[in-house]
Amino acid sequence: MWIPAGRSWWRGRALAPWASGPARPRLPWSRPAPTHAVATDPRAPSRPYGSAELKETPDMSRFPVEDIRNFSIIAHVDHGKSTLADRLLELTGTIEKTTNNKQVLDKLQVERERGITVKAQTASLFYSFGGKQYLLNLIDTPGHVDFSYEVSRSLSACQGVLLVVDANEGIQAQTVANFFLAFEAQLSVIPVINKIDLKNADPERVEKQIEKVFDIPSEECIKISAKLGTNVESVLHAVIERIPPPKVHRNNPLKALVFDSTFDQYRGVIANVALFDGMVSKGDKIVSAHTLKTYEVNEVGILVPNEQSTHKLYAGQVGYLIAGMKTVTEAQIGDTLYLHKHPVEPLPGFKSAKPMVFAGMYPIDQSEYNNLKSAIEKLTLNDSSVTVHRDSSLALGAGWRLGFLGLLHMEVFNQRLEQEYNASVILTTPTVPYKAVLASAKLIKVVKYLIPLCMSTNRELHKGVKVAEKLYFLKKMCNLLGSIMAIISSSFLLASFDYEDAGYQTAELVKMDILLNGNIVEELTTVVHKDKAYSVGKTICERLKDSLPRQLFEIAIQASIGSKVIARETVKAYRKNVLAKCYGGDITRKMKLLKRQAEGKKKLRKIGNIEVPKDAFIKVLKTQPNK
Ligand SMILES: Nc1nc2c(ncn2[C@@H]2O[C@H](COP(=O)(O)OP(=O)(O)OP(=O)(O)O)[C@@H](O)[C@H]2O)c(=O)[nH]1
Repeated sequence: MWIPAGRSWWRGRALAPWASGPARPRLPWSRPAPTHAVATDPRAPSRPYGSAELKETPDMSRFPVEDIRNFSIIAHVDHGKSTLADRLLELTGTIEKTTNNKQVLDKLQVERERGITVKAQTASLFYSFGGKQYLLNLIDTPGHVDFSYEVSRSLSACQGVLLVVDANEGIQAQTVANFFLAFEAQLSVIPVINKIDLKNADPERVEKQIEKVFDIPSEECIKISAKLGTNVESVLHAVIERIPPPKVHRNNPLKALVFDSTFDQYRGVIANVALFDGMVSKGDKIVSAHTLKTYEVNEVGILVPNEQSTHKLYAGQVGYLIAGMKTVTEAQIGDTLYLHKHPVEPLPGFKSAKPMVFAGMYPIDQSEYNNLKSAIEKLTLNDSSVTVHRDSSLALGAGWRLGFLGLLHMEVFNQRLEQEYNASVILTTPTVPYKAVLASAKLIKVVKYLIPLCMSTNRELHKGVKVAEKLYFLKKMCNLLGSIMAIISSSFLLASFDYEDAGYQTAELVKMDILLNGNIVEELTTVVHKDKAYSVGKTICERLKDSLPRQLFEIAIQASIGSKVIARETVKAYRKNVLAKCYGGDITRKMKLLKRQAEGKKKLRKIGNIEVPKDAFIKVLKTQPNK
């Protein structure tokens, strides 16, 4: 793991657009001289007011601003965020303490199956400390770089973070990237060294690393085992002592930030809100700054971690709000909600995500187009880092071109569509966009191809790492299209990677045609890197051979660049006698089989005199080897 030479390497970074208020004179993460009233007697009894006591609607007015702490748990992937969240929920009595509590905030099926967090989740905890009861709003965030947009949005609702670092692995790429996000948002950072129970744990080494890399005094690190629960209570104490309460004004009119949204079939949009000013309750008339539509609030509440309705929510608190928003274009993430009678200046919202890879998405059956459209809209409400543009393909019909933050993100989105919306889709091979320079407007002859060139914007990174990173990128990018995907799987490089559009660069790409008995199959024409053309062409020919039904004549499948054939497969002739099984049999059965064959033919596309079933295209396009 690389460690920067100097301590001041991070200084001078620009603030994120949503970071508001004047810069603090002190380092944002160093332990503040508490300006807020904090209990000083650590032996004071801790009397959790847990969900068991939430049989009655909780009175949120019991929590003045100074008794509220809003914080996120951030870390590199698998360093133990969700396990720490489990212990915090147990310690505060929010959930019963059982041995079954394993990553309880990972609610999605995809999270359970893959064992990773992909969605940030909020939970409100009640915790008594020094004879006072606090409201702690915790947001557990994903660790994988593909979901870092979740982290940046979550931080907008917080004043501090727990930066969890594995006592064995030490600082990793996402530790650095997430630290930056917290730093840019001017949040207090509490370093937590986790997994001290591991045999190879070396918390002292990690402590020094944290001091060196982040300039946080080692005595501020809290060493815990989230798995065993060791020393976890001191994390809660630190949250209260080191994270300031939110700077908000309850006497001002309502100003609520929508930092997450889900779509419920029956209740419409459920917006997760952080109240920056004022208060909101059932029956209030509110306006969306995004659509300027007015709504009546049907329900407000907190997440413990499931929804628990409350009479009101007050500035400084984090919860949910339902206001009869029935379509996904309402209550967009980043929207500001305000009272109908008291318009306010909207909050800055969020930077839009920068997609890294693009793939085509099509319904398996075109009659499912509208259902799939609705499913994509609902899911992108919950995952606003996906970009969606309408697209169409000769072979696959009407669909969309989707942009994702990485390959894992693409897979998870696809899996969520299937699991949460019962959608079956064709997802084409992911790629990056490219341009072709034509010989002239009239002459469609490609002079050269250009691929997008990215420039790392992490100027603070250590020179050695940066140079290596750039070289790796440039080498890869110049060598083959789509190489960014290879880098995406390299967690370290990508995690420290941000990019700006740096224009396009010439690449050695060629147009490759696929032919059936000499006729070009337009649907399968593709652009590949020169060095990869043979292997891609060969694989496409082989897959086409496997999926083309035999016909009455031989079929030559060829891959060619211009007039040069680079790969070939042959489908042998075959006469399919559908009536063979009905030899001497019943005439109605024969008619049925002939009818079924005729129906099947409707799904065929004729190329020359060859009938190609749609399935063949799907198999080839879906599984096309990486260009
Ligand atoms: N030995 C040990 N294992 C731990 C500890 N905390 C977490 N783990 C294990 O580390 C693995 C990852 O834990 P998670 O809590 O899912 O990590 P995470 O940071 O939330 O993971 P992502 O959200 O996917 O980034 C799991 O197998 C946990 O059981 C700990 O204190 N000690």
